[in-house]
Amino acid sequence: MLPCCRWLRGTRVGISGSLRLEKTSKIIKSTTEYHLGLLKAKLAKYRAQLLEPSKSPAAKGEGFDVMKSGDARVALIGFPSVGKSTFLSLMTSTASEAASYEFTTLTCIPGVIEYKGANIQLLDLPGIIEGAAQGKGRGRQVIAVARTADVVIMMLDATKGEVQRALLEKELESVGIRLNKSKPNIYFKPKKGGGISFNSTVTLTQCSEKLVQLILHEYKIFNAEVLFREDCSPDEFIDVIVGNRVYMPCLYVYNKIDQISMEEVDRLARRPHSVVISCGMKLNLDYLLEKLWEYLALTCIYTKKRGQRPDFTDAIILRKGASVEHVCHRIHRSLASQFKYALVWGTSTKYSPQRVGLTHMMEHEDVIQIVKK
Ligand SMILES: Nc1nc2c(ncn2[C@@H]2O[C@H](COP(=O)(O)OP(=O)(O)OP(=O)(O)O)[C@@H](O)[C@H]2O)c(=O)[nH]1
Ligand SMILES: [K+]
Ligand SMILES: [Mg+2]
Repeated sequence: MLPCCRWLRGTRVGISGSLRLEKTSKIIKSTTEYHLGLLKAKLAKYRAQLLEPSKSPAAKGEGFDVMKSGDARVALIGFPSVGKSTFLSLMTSTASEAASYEFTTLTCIPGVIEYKGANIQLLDLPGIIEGAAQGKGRGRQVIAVARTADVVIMMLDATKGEVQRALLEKELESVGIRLNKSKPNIYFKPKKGGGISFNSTVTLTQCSEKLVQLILHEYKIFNAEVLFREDCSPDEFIDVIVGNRVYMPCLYVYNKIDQISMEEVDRLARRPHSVVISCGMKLNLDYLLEKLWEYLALTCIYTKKRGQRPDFTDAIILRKGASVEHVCHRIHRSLASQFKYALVWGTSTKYSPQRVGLTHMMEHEDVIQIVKK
């Protein structure tokens, strides 16, 4: 038996009375934590199955395979009748039927928001309810679309209280979508042999070497290198092992503020990551767009011809982490193969201009001049 398992067994005996009293409370606490850690590892395993495509014909649905287009994708997630379709019809030239009854929308309806030279694909989706992740309603397909988005707008009915928000967060969490969180800073590498090497660069208050080992064993991992670079929880560690998590920015949008008191508007607007609007009265939609742009965090690149000033009227819009090669592809399909070098002005370079190659990473508002062979 592994020493840690023996240790666990020992503590269980301890609780039933054979260990000295003063140690008991401490042991109960750590036993609980270990069991909880293990339990969470098991749960995460079962939940992973939810992400696998279902074989039942009911789960197929229609209209959910919408082509990705434009510079970014935003998914509208919310309970029925919160105003998602009203919002899509307001912000884009696409009309999506809106009505006072629930489940008006039954498929995925794409529209395009044109903003600061970017085409942002906005997806109207059927309303989801508690149990969506397990396939209630069209929940499973809706959530599958949400995973492909760059930003989620969680639309909430301002008159309905906070419970909807917590329920939706839980649904998304349960299928591995992490809202407004960054990837845990843990280095994790499975190995062929050598056991588990565990290190941390910070003091850990939520995980210990033993717990990490137990969790890894639960996943049948017996050889790995683990380095905690921040004080992560067991759940965050499990996320790293499981690996298929998506870390997604989310804006909580409270609609229908025409129906609530000024005090309530004030309170909701001050919540983190939240924006209050009224689609009915077209209130605060400009501010929502500004926020959405911020959350999308797109990179705008300006091009410049030799001996000319940069063209600031027509930006090339790319996702974060784009390289010179991405810029080339955007200008012309064959440009990368004719590429000799590029001159870049901006925050991505040490000097301005700096001569760079195809792999150079671009930053927001850089200017680029491409020199062909
Ligand atoms: N008072 C008020 N009503 C609104 C507002 N926005 C939308 N509505 C109304 O809310 C109802 C539902 O709107 P929809 O756009 O159909 O809502 P949905 O979220 O798309 O609903 P499902 O497709 O059924 O999930 C409609 O009767 C809208 O007119 C708003 O800002 N204020
Ligand atoms: K509706
Ligand atoms: Mg709708």
